[in-house]
Amino acid sequence: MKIALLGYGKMGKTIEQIALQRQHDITLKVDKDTESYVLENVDVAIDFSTPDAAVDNITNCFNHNIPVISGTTGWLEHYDDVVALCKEKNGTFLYASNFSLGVNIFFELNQKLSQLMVNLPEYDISMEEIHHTQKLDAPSGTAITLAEDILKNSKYGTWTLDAAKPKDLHINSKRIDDVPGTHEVAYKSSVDTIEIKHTAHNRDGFALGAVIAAEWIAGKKGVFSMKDVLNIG
Ligand SMILES: NC(=O)C1=CN([C@@H]2O[C@H](COP(=O)(O)OP(=O)(O)OC[C@H]3O[C@@H](n4cnc5c(N)ncnc54)[C@H](O)[C@@H]3O)[C@@H](O)[C@H]2O)C=CC1
Ligand SMILES: O=C(O)C1=N[C@H](C(=O)O)C[C@H](O)C1
Repeated sequence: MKIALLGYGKMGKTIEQIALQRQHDITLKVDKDTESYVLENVDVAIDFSTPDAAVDNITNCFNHNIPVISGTTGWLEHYDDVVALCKEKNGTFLYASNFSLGVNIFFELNQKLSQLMVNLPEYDISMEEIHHTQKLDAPSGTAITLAEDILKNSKYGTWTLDAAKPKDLHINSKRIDDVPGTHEVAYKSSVDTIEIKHTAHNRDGFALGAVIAAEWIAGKKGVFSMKDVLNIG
């Protein structure tokens, strides 16, 4: 496949390595200093850029009829508009807050655990996410996905970064050195604690998942998620 990388930072470079190992070609690399570019000789685009750049990059793909895999986080207030535009343009779009197989299994565990805990309000729920200090958004996109699934089955109104709001689900966002991404959900009562945790050791799992999604999406039209790619949930 001919792949365009929209964003050539830490993830763009890791995706390039994995894509080349899987016999794909990188035919276009776009980063912040790219003055203009033409989406030609491209089968699929993979966007891992910045919250400010993602929507323009995705829209450009729709306008050129190029399927787009979106991994950038921090722009989700525009998600519904992007989905509507994809449908209007008969485009192809897949967003995931986290492409790693391990985290997608963790998402399923989190949903199952929250369903099991639905009638146990004596447990207070809290979340923690830890990422490297260069990360632009907080909380992480993965933490938002986890929180939204918990909120469907819990006593909390919404999620918050503010620990002083006990009626909301608190996400503790920590930024430490080079941490690739750690997420933890805890249910605490006066008698015990149940915790589930995912720790990424590097970025390879995110990148492999994004390339697998790009391979899967070839020839398809519509809006998809990693549940479709992995056939889980
Ligand atoms: N969904 C997932 O599995 C994962 C998502 N991410 C997300 O991916 C995004 C990128 O992460 P990293 O590569 O670690 O960040 P990074 O900061 O290393 O790379 C982002 C790159 O985008 C470039 N950029 C800025 N404006 C651009 C534009 N208009 N068009 C194209 N590129 C532009 C920057 O110059 C930079 O090189 C973040 O939003 C992060 O949260 C990161 C890892 C996994
Ligand atoms: O910025 C990162 O690095 C990561 N971002 C994603 C997120 O916001 O959840 C996924 C992963 O945790 C790494």
